[in-house]
Amino acid sequence: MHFLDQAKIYLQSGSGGPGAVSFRREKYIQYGGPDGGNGGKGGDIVFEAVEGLNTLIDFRYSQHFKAKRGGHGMGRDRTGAGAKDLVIKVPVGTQILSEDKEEVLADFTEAGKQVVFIEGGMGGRGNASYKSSTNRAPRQHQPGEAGGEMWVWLRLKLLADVGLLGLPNAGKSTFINQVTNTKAKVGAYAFTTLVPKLGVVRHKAREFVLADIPGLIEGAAEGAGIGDRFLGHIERCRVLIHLIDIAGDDPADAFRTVNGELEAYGEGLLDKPQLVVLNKLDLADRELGEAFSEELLAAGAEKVFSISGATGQGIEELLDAVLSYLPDQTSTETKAAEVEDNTSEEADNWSPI
Ligand SMILES: Nc1nc2c(ncn2[C@@H]2O[C@H](COP(=O)(O)OP(=O)(O)OP(=O)(O)O)[C@@H](O)[C@H]2O)c(=O)[nH]1
Ligand SMILES: [Mg+2]
Repeated sequence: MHFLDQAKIYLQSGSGGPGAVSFRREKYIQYGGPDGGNGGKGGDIVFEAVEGLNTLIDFRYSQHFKAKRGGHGMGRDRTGAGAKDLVIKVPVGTQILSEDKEEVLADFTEAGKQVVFIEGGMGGRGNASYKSSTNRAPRQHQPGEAGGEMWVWLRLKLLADVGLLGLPNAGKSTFINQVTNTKAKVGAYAFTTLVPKLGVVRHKAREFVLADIPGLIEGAAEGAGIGDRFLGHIERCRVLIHLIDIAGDDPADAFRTVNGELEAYGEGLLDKPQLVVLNKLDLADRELGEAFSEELLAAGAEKVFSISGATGQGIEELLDAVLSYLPDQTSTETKAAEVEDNTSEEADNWSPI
């Protein structure tokens, strides 16, 4: 599946149809009155959030959305046909932003939600509507009202229950592969993961959606590495799992770096429950693990879990803890079954716009 999490599109609602100028013409009636009908209403631009979409990629290929204009008014007092609304389907989790990205104009967190975003223009009045006691044969009529138009940005923030965090190479993708049936790319180099990936975890008859995001480095909140853009994807997670490489340079330092980025990014990321996890336990002996745990506790971690994403050691206990933070009926808007289908490799030709 190709992944794209922002797209700029042009929207235009339909203009109203023009009103008609017409007079009644029938046998034996010499001066029939005006009977030009009004124009029909132009189509609205409507957005609808749908399940089963996890990307905005379709909007890369199709960027202009114009609803049809209303029909002409007609003789014999017939109103022009109203144009059909143009319904644009977006993934759940999509926000619509103003062209300058300063303002959130609509936010779709629930499947099925529909918003009439730009109304179509009203139809123009036909000459029949101008008839009065002083003007029995009006020729006035109106053109239809113009539709509205604007450029907007669509931005997708994935809706996952749990987000995975950590420096590059901490083992996030290995972990998601171990606990879900996702096949995220794993590599012994930084930034193996370029786009977020979702997977469904099934544990003790419960289900939740886990998001793997690209590794964070110092300055990520300002755009370093692949930047702050992906931090947005964990804004809506209930719990964060923070993976730290036990064989990395300095676990406590790694912990502080990542949390520093969460703090710099803001949006409450630092306030979310965070499960701190020493990963790659298979590479270290027990004493080293314990020493690092102590350091992490001293650096502010509430509790430290130790696991090996590669062998699966310690994962049960971690998942138990995750469940304790989730509501009984995990109420994610991302439907588990839909995410599960999405196991194909990441797009190689993905590029930010
Ligand atoms: N021994 C051992 N190696 C691991 C473990 N987890 C991950 N690795 C290795 O660590 C390297 C990085 O793993 P990834 O899962 O790609 O790490 P990541 O955090 O997703 O990295 P980025 O996507 O670059 O941020 C790979 O070579 C993995 O094989 C583990 O539990 N034990
Ligand atoms: Mg990765």
